[in-house]
Amino acid sequence: MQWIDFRSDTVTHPTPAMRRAMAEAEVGDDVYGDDPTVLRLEALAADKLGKEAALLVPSGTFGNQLALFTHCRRGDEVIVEDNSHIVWHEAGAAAVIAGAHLRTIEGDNGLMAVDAIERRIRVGDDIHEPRTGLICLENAHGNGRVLPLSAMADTAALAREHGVPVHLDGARVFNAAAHLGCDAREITRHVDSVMACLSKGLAAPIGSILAGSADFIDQARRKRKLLGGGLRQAGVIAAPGILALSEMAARLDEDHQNARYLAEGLAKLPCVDIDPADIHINLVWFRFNADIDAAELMSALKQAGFLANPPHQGAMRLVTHWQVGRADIDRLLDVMQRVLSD
Ligand SMILES: Cc1ncc(COP(=O)(O)O)c(CN[C@H](C(=O)O)[C@H](C)O)c1O
Repeated sequence: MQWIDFRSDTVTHPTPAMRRAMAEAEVGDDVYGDDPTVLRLEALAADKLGKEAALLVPSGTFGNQLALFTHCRRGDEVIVEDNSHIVWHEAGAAAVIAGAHLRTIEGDNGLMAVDAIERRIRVGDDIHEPRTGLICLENAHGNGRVLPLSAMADTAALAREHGVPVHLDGARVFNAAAHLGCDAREITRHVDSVMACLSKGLAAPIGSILAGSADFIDQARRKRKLLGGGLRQAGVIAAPGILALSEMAARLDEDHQNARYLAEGLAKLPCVDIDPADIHINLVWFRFNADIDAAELMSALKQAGFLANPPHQGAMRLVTHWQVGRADIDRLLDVMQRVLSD
């Protein structure tokens, strides 16, 4: 069965050009620092993200947790938004790897108020208190919205005032840049380190990038090895990563337009609450405003050849990517119309 997969942009398959690049990749041993394709990817990524250096890591979670592990001392506090991926979907890794405590703030659509951050930054050296080791932002946010550059600038200024580094979970930073109509460096200039995924909308089969200062990446490379993340002939996964950055980032707007098209269709369906204007990137969140038969809906979608994650507490997410087109969206909407009208 050739599924049309709306579950996530993590499901993207490598493009034919990526598969060819994988097969032809020049390789070396990346632990010895001599895989030429990894070196090319890391240099390209550092440039695209406006940082001195970059490091290829196996996943976005690995990149985020390596950032915490590198920035923080054990027992440090990390200020992070309550609905972020680091809080919800990284298996409690902060406590295990970095030994850091997550100090969460309920954001407004993912945005932490600067005064709320300031109230939580530990000042002085009271023996009762932990140290604030890091502030984490997520842009684009998993709720599908993009944080304004002004908010990032305000958070950066506060962090600088207190000497606290800022990490960006930029799994979809290129989606955020496409939505804002700016270069990704306009976003990353406000943070000390950034994790960017190659394996989501950019369609590489595996891998993310952690970027920051040369000194920070040197430390992160050692800690990556400590975690068993030293890669060998990783040129075979760096090659598609190069195409992800050099070619696929430029087409993300197409996914966003498809997402807006999907949202406009959803808005016409019975018992669906969504405002298409809220759709910033390729993540389409919506709510059901009546009891629906979720099992019937998921079964009908599957029978029609669609994969989607089921509704949770009345909310559902559908995600567009390079393997989802307008005709697929029209067919999905037809199935949903039929089921929701019964
Ligand atoms: C903002 C953000 N930061 C980090 C990650 C982790 O990336 P991976 O560890 O899956 O490569 C994700 C993945 N998000 C996945 C998805 O959206 O389907 C799931 C929830 O893990 C993410 O959305």
